[in-house]
Amino acid sequence: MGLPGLVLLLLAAGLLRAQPTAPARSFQLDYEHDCFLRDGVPFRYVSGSIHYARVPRPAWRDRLLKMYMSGLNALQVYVPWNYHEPLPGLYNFAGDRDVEAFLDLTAELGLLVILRPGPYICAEWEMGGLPAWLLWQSDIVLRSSDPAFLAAVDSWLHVLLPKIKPRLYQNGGNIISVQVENEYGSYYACDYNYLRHLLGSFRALLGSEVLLFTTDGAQAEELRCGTLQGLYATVDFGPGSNLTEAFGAQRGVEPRGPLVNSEYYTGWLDYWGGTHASTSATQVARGLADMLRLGANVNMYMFHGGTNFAYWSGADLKAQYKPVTTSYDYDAPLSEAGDPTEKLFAIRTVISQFQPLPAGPMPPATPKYAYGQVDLRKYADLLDVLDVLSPSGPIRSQFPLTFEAIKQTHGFVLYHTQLPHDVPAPAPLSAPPHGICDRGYVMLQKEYQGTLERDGQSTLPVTGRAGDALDVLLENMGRLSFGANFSDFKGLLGNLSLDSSPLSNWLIYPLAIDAAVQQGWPHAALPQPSSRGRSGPAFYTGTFETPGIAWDTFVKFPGWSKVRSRRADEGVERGRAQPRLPLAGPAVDKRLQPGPLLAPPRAPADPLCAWLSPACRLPQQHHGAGAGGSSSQPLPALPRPAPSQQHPQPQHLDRRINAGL
Ligand SMILES: CCCCNC(=S)N1C[C@H](O)[C@@H](O)[C@@H](O)[C@H]1CO
Repeated sequence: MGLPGLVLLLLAAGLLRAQPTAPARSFQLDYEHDCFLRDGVPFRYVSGSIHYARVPRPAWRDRLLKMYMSGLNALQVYVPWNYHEPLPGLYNFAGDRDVEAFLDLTAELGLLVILRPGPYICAEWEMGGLPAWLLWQSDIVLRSSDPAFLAAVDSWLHVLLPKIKPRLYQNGGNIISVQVENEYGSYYACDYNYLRHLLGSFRALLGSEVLLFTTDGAQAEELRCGTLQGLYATVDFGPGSNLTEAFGAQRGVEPRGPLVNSEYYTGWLDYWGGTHASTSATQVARGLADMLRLGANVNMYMFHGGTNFAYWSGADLKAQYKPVTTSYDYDAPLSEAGDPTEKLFAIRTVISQFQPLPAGPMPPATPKYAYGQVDLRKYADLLDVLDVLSPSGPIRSQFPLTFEAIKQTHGFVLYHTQLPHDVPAPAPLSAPPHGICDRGYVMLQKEYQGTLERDGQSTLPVTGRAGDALDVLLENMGRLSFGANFSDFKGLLGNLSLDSSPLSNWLIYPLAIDAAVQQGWPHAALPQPSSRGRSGPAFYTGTFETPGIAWDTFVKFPGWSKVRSRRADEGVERGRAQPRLPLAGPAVDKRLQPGPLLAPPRAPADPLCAWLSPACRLPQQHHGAGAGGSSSQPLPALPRPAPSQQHPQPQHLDRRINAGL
């Protein structure tokens, strides 16, 4: 009997087990050994989060190389839907938004990818990645099986996922797993039809092989609504958590399979008006070591936070609305400026105890350049340049309209009316609860009176004469990315009242500041600024010379802030006709949150606007949709979120959805 015959005989006798040969390229769950299998071999990932949407494309390679040299074998990345579909059916995958180029760079550098395409991503990103134009249908039920929402989601997934499929590990790429939704168990809806729909769409567009998973807080009640048969449940928790309890929660849903912490918090996010969050490097490193010792798979959130450029920062809702800052430094191992920190080296040391580090040095911090102080001259008050900023003119309406009603997604809208009668003695100008979304700078006769704030100051004393101009500049500080069980409409959501009488007959100016700046405004000639006192929002310009080389830097505004508003005569800088703006010194000043890294100014130096308009920070901007033309007819009354979205009880929603479907 020859060898083949002998082998067959042994196989038949069960004395020889043929090892199940995994496909050449596969990334799978091994429920027997509680691990992942990469090409049939046990595999554990040590990963870090980076968001390409928060890092200028010229810096991607530098950041990814630093992550690789830190010992990571994978990275985790979100795809923000609104970053790529700014208007319905209009897609942008160019430049900083070229997600395929980013993914190809990760493959070139030898990093595996854990992809999180949402459609909701949270991430302290504007509306958690959902496009604001979804709210143009004011009764839409976000993150649910509402047909209107699912239609928009499917349309987006049919554009995005075909770009992903060829990059899946089993198709020769480096994407090893794909997350469906994001911490859905933290959302009020608990709509399994929605999760089932997403699972079906992901399977239809990505195939049957890819490993699909979910992530939820390490609590049974969060995992209950966040997971589904066919999706591997993972958890997220930070350094202070009890490992046994946290992974015990995962085991409650996944009795077998790899332990996975999909978001091990290396730091935390910052809010306007708060202090910079920080987490001890020692504590982070110790917690990482404990998890790796358990054989767990870990993704560190964030490994590099970067910056919320333009209008992309989101907000949280706890006791009150808390907008997130421009900086997404996160006290992460790689600073906002991309510099390795002590925390990175502490993490790298831990990783080296579990798997070999790549040979070679850690790339150094990128060179910074101090352009010095920049004298700013006032160019114009906002109220004096409405013809530039609102070229289509105002919309006339009996009562205020939201940003969404006039189809402006981001930025600022000016609301103008006149005092209906003399107000000889101070009378309260008041907004209803949740009526200001999110900050309203109030001017009377073009004089700044004070700031109304969402969940903050909602009334101001006003004195004037019939016909006096009343202007309220509304700033959208970012739509809720977490904690919303309603749609976060922006603008004046209710009628302002003067001495308890509603004000009416408004002119509403959509402001296209970014478009104006993109087209070279303000122009070289400096018009004579108004001689008024405290005139409120204004544009300042200054210039600085660059050495002809594109160096990283950031704009520092010493003493400026957006803390909760004070009385009109407090805190407004007086007598500083020319605020001076020192720019970044050679080393990033850790005490100050380095602001956004300015895209290197092109020589000759661009005019530097200092009015905190994100438009001034980066040449390439995403423009809020300009509004339509003006209308002489009174427009429909203020749209309100659908009843089911105003703090609904889940049964409300269930009934509504079941009825709807
Ligand atoms: C204060 C509540 C913040 C809720 N978000 C939480 S827990 N997080 C989980 C979420 O999945 C991630 O996108 C990030 O938003 C992260 C915080 O950085």
